[in-house]
Amino acid sequence: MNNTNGIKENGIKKMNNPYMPRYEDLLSRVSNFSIIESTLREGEQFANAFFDTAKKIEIAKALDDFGVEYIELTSPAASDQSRQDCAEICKLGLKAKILTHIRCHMDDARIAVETGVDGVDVVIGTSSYLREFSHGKDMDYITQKATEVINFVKSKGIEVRFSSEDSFRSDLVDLLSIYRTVDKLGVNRVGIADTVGCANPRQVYELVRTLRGVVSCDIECHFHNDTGCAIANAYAALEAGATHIDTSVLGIGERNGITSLGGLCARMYTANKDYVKTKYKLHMLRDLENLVADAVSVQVPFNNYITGYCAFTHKAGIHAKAILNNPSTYEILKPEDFGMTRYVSIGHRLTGWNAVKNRVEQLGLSLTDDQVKKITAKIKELADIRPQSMEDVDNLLRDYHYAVTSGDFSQVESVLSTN
Ligand SMILES: CC(=O)SCCNC(=O)CCNC(=O)[C@H](O)C(C)(C)COP(=O)(O)OP(=O)(O)OC[C@H]1O[C@@H](n2cnc3c(N)ncnc32)[C@H](O)[C@@H]1OP(=O)(O)O
Ligand SMILES: O=C(O)CCC(=O)C(=O)O
Ligand SMILES: [Mg+2]
Repeated sequence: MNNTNGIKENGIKKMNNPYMPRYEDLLSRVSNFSIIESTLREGEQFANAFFDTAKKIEIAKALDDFGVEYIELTSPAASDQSRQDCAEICKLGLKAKILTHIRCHMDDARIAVETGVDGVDVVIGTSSYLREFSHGKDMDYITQKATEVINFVKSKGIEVRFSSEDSFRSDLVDLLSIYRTVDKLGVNRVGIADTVGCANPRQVYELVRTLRGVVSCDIECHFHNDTGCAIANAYAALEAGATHIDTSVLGIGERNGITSLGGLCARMYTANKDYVKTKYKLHMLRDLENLVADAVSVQVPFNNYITGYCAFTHKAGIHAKAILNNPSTYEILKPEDFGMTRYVSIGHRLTGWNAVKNRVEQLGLSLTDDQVKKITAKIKELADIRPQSMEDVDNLLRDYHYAVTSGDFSQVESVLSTN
């Protein structure tokens, strides 16, 4: 809804560009999507990942509790334990649908359908790279094999998705032709995969939009993050009409991974806060990320979306003043919606008197604005030498307050003097 100065509810100004679809149409497209959470498939392809059965179950339950619609598991053809784990997770009775991910091969399909999964994600490379250097098959063979595998999985009464690996380096005619064929066979979804992370949001929009005009089934998208576009590409895909996005916790996967669950939540929350808050238990994100970070022996990155240790820390004086007046001035995500807290940092030389005044009030001290300005100058002077901890600043504020209330001018001078 527009308010009087044309700013939308979330504060983002919407401009109507005659060459772009209407903002309302794009918003309605991004307001109906499902997450295919692949920490237990793509995430297992992360260099550090080894999940034993108990850890897989713990992660699957946490993802289910968080509210993802699908959980994708490693191919049961990978190893005997992978197959057993898959069957075990299927028996948990989770709300999320359980999928497994296989090559476009009858051997894998036969094993997959016996595990008890709700659906099978079938993939085969269609780019010349993969056709030449991976499986070595041409499009006729791929079409014939895909038909056989899809018909077989469908005959078991479970979901089936067909995806082309390396879609953005594949021939468009080949792609549309195979997708049209599998759509007619009755797949639940077709998938587009940016396997090498080469695509940009404009290319994604164009490909998904074209595909949307060709198939009537759902469209799933999978984006690698080699060039930093995984979240933006996921968003562009949804704007273009995709319905399902693959994620993993912290974005773990092959190489530097894929669209992260937290990053996608941040992006989608910004587009449609109420929808995302209703669908997912956002306050669980931090525990979920810590669980996975611990399992794969990494730290949550300092600049992680939402849960990075400084994601809601405000430092510069200009920011701090405005944040204290109205957090939305410099925050597009509300920390409390994610179980996080805001922090205003003041022990440094970029601080300002408004932020210091706020701390003075928090400490229950009483100083005039003029006095706060003087002690702010002192903080800056000290912080020019080294950053000040909160404890350093609090001690200084208390000493100064004590001095000014004592009425002893020399004591005040001593606190403010340069040592
Ligand atoms: C982009 C992605 O992330 S796709 C998902 C990746 N996931 C996995 O690889 C799951 C884990 N993988 C594994 O455990 C093993 O690779 C297995 C069990 C799948 C296959 O193992 P192996 O039989 O030893 O084959 P290997 O891994 O050396 O090579 C892959 C084989 O699959 C073929 N292949 C590759 N992709 C596909 C595909 N999408 N559909 C059908 N066949 C394929 C290759 O041609 C090769 O066949 P070959 O044995 O005739 O040479
Ligand atoms: O099955 C898919 O859609 C994606 C497979 C994959 O992990 C990739 O292509 O990077
Ligand atoms: Mg991948």
